Amino acid sequence: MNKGKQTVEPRPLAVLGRPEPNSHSSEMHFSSKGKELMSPNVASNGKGPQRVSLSLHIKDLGPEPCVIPKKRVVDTHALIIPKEEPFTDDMPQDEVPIAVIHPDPLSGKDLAIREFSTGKSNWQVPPESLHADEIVGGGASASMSKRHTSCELATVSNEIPSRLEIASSQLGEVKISVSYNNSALGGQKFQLPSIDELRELMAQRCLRSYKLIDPNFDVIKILNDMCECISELATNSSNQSREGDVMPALDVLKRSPGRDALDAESNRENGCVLARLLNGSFIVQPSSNGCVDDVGGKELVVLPQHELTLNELRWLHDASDITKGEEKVEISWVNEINKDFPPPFQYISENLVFQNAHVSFNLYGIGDESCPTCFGDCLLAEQPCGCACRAGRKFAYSSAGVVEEDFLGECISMTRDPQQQFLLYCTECPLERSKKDDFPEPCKGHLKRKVIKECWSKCGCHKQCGNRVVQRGLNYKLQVFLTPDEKGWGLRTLEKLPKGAFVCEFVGEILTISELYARNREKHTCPILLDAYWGLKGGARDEEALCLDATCYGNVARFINHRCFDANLIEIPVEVETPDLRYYHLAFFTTREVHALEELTWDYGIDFDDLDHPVKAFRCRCGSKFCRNMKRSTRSKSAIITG
Ligand SMILES: C[S@@+](CC[C@H](N)C(=O)[O-])C[C@H]1O[C@@H](n2cnc3c(N)ncnc32)[C@H](O)[C@@H]1O
Repeated sequence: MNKGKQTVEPRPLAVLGRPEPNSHSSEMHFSSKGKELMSPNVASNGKGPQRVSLSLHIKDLGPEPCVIPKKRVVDTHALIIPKEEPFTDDMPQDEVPIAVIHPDPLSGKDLAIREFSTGKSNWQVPPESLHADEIVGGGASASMSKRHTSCELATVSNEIPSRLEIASSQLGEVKISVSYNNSALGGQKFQLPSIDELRELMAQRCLRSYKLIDPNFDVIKILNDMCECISELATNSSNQSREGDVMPALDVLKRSPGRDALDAESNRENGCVLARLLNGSFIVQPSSNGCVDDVGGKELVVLPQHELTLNELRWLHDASDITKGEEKVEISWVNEINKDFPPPFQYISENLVFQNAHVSFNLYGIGDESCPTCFGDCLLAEQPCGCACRAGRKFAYSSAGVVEEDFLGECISMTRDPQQQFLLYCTECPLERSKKDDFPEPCKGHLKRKVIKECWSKCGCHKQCGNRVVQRGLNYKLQVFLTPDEKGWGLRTLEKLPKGAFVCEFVGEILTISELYARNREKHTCPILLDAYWGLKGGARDEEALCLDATCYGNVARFINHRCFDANLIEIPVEVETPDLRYYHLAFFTTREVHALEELTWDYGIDFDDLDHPVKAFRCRCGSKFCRNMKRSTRSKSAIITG
């Protein structure tokens, strides 16, 4: 027992402080299968250096299987069942402290472990490196594995105002106790608060610090979670759970009612609610006004109780914004159908060179003579600026920020109308060369395209110039969702989009075609060719024949599904920083007005019947009456190679 500490008779916590007549503070109970809650403890109210201790004592009922209680915490207000024996810091002989945490009075953030309670010589000293956050993560078990090593006595400094002790016994008891050092607290009269007061203050702190806005948020749930984590870590099940691809450090993030409630509500704060449907599926639902109050009678709780993979944890974490802040707008994801998570990939908002692609952004490339004509908003000038001149002496964008009707019409008909389609042929096609290096087959042709040339850093105009649309990034509220018609995940808009609106560009890794083929041999890819110039220049050297692969690194466009012929998006090459079309941006614009919640689609230009084509066709479920699935198409335009 720590010196200088006096104990007082234990009382139910509820009678401490100032209980209110109708307050629900008389008892609190941790619902915990296989665990029985034991006594609260109140220690010391003496003079001089003294400590007051509140303890939560959880007793494991003997050798019951190590079942982690998964049921939700009942909203009862009983914290602890008083035990007959007073609980003091005098631990039984076989009890071992896991750790003692002293809140850092300065930072209030990281709780460094400075000292371990060693009131009895049988208390083991955990490793010094153990960090507070490890107590509920992998570190706790690390310390526990050393529980039968050395013993050490330590005195508790009078400077430390409070400390948290977590200890376990070989019998499976886990004891959490909070002690206060009255002298370090300034010697003020120490009067224990009521449970309701404590809950309220803690809730306020959590709401402030962690930005939780769940009206049902309850500190007791968090404590209960912590107890569950400790028992989980202290049993074999915790070891198993750290195997596989569950991230050990995030073990505590495994599904639990408290955690789920937190997730749900932090998502709510971001305009999303994580809710479980009655059929066991879940939904991350954004609201049109950024705040969801009604989730349609769906239960606001948990995901499946299985161990979450790293990918699943990430998706849960980024449920309200899969871009992780990379874009100007947040993009949520939703699954209203089953429990699946989207596939793993790293979100990037700009193309990145994988390895060999020759892509150099240089100021030299864009001629000086054209730039002086760009200033302010080029669209307002009487004469088209030099950039517009490079692309047909007309601006592609209207002052409303959408693609001009004529320009868009031409792009659409060049893509869709066989009469308007114009194929350019390479003398030596990089595609064919990658297929058969020795005797490549003749080029099958690449669709001629209209190109948009945007103003850029070398131009004198404003970033908000009307001829800079794609480079300013996403504007509309989009959402990734699991499609109901077996196309996998798709992308939809949450708001009405005007015709000709820029939706997003296709972002991924910039690969050479031979890198793509090498990659294709190992895994399925999700690429699109940047072949707009290949036929124009007779061919392209390998390091110049490029494509974008969004399989591992990509943006929202990787979720856009294919629709034959009448898709609501069209892809248009956009030149920003490179003037020679070897590398360009591929941007998606709406072909018509698109309603809120409509799925966004584009025509991959896939030839479902060309067995020789690198495109791995899928069974098309686009639903278009023009679906050309399994019908021979002679077109060969930039194609997505599918997984
Ligand atoms: C670029 S990804 C689109 C996102 C994909 N649905 C997902 O779940 O990640 C292309 C893949 O989506 C599926 N897909 C796209 N359009 C489809 C369609 N019209 N019918 C069936 N599957 C489609 C195919 O499996 C294709 O290989």
